[in-house]
Amino acid sequence: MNKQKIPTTLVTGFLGSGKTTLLSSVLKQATGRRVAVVVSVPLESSIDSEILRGTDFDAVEDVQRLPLGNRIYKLSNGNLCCAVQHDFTHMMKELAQRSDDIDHVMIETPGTVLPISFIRRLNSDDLVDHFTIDSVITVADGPALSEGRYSSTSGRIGKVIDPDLQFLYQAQLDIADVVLISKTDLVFSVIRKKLPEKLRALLSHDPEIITMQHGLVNPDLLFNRDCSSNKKVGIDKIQIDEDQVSNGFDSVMIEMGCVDSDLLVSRLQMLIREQDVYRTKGFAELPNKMMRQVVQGVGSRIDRSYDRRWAEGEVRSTRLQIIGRHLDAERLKATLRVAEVS
Ligand SMILES: Nc1nc2c(ncn2[C@@H]2O[C@H](COP(=O)(O)OP(=O)(O)OP(=O)(O)O)[C@@H](O)[C@H]2O)c(=O)[nH]1
Repeated sequence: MNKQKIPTTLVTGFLGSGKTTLLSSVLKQATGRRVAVVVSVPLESSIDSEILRGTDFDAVEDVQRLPLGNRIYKLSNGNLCCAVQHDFTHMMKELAQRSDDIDHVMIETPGTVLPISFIRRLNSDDLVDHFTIDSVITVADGPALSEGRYSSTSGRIGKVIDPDLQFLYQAQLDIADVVLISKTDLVFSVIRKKLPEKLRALLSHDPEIITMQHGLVNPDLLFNRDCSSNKKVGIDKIQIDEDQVSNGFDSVMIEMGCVDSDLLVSRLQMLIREQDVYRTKGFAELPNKMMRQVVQGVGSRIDRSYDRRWAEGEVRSTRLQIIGRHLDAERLKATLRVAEVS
């Protein structure tokens, strides 16, 4: 029976650490395994799964854009991409029915939670005969780590500004079988070499540590780790009410029409200085542009790129999700609306 279980990797890590970028990179590659990537998206927003699909489905030729069943998309290289909201168990059961087409499952868990509830559900009677936990991979933001912080806007370790955040960050590390240090291209090479050592200083256990850029990592290092027995130790160590941590975050969805991109970014920067904004992500509709702009903010760093043309008949709009603590939603909306063009 055990042989038929699909090995499953949980990918965790703080907001904006680089989880989706890692999974995008896995989806693009022909790794010799057919990987199903499951993205857990919040009820109010499909932005994460749209970013994943927008980039990767265009990068792979002859993609089958049609969803197969419940929000499952298939790429021509055999990999699958699935978006799941509240119906995680249902989605996993659907994947179990396709077990002949899947060698490995990777689940991206939200940056504001610990993956413990996902582990529990994978170990529940509904799923335990179909999936086995191969490993928990934690993605840690390299530039933040290099500066002794746990995310781009959060407090310094040792000089704790927000204990809940530090607790979440530390627990995400404590549960890791493997830690991937991301964005090392943004760190000077002499500091880059010291990142694993800096990370080890925060850990009381001994996970494998790997550095990566743009989500690129040797896939053989990600699969077939079979850490399920170690994992139980990690979970027991963590005494945390994960809902309480997760509920401490605000998520504000903002919908607007066409915007001036530079003005939008300068308004976002203003808000990031004023409020505890950790993460901004979404799409912008720009005047006279056939392409959709992706807006990605981690702390005060905001990146913009184009992912695809607006589809014929698609309703164009600007949609942003802003995640942080103690957010003033009305102020966010009013400030960003200034960037709208008529
Ligand atoms: N320069 C650089 N940017 C990166 C790298 N990895 C990720 N990014 C950028 O960092 C931002 C956040 O990356 P994501 O992969 O979306 O992070 P995430 O952990 O999935 O974010 P959440 O799901 O919101 O928690 C995006 O703008 C990425 O393009 C990297 O290696 N180098």
